[in-house]
Amino acid sequence: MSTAYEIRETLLKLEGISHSYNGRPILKEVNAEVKNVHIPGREQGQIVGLLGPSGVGKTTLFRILAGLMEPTSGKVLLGADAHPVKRGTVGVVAQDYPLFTHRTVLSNLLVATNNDSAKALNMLERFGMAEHAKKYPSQLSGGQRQRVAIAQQLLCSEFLVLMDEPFSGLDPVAVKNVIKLLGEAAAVDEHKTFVLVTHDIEAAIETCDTLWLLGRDRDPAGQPVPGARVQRVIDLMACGLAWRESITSDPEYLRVLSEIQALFPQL
Ligand SMILES: Nc1ncnc2c1ncn2[C@@H]1O[C@H](COP(=O)(O)OP(=O)(O)OP(=O)(O)O)[C@@H](O)[C@H]1O
Repeated sequence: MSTAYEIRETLLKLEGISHSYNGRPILKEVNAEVKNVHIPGREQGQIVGLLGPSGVGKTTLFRILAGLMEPTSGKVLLGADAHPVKRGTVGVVAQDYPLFTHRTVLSNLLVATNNDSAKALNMLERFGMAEHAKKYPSQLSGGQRQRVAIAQQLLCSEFLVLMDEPFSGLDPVAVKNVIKLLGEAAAVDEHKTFVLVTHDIEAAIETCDTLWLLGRDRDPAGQPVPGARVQRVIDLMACGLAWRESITSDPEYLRVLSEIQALFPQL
């Protein structure tokens, strides 16, 4: 049975974002938005997957979303009051899960909460890491470090947590663990949105609620026109593929997967 949900206010809006490097257009009028999805009786943040071929401009858009780079034009707006994104207010989970090596797990989270130990301990509990609170990052497994890094960025971000290639270089079991972990992380707060940049279409369908396919327009001769935009939004909630485990044998999953695989060469 599919989960009933209600779509509420806008949490993240990409408004006409264009970016050029040395006059060369990379992004052209990127428009997209994420709305608060309310599921009665539970917290459910949104997970958006940003997919697109190599070199299309995903990292460029990621840096703009993080407030690390000003676009040539356009805006990233956060929250119901639509305030512009500011560097330092967005959580960024980099591929190597950087943590302060000379601080314990708990101390890494305290930095993110301005020393609010109740908040930090609560997050460690939620992420099943309370028993490791006194360890140093070098004493953790890769998966445990990733948990702490996500918890830390959730605590210090306002609305948005960005993740760069969370599935890359992992074996299939580890990919399944990350999918599960992201599901748990998104269930912490319905006002938090995760945006994942990934090349892994299958893991993205399993993890995300919405997919944004970034690609270029084509001229009449079928050649790509410089400057990518969101060509297609795939609503996995409406497809009945969100908030469920083991969807990979569902015919709808296979249909969406083959649709994206067919679209990809044209992006
Ligand atoms: N600082 C820069 N100066 C000039 N050009 C750049 C700069 N950064 C990226 N580019 C160019 O912009 C385009 C988009 O790069 P970007 O890294 O955003 O793509 P991507 O989709 O993340 O690629 P990949 O999937 O391979 O990581 C590429 O052609 C790249 O060469």
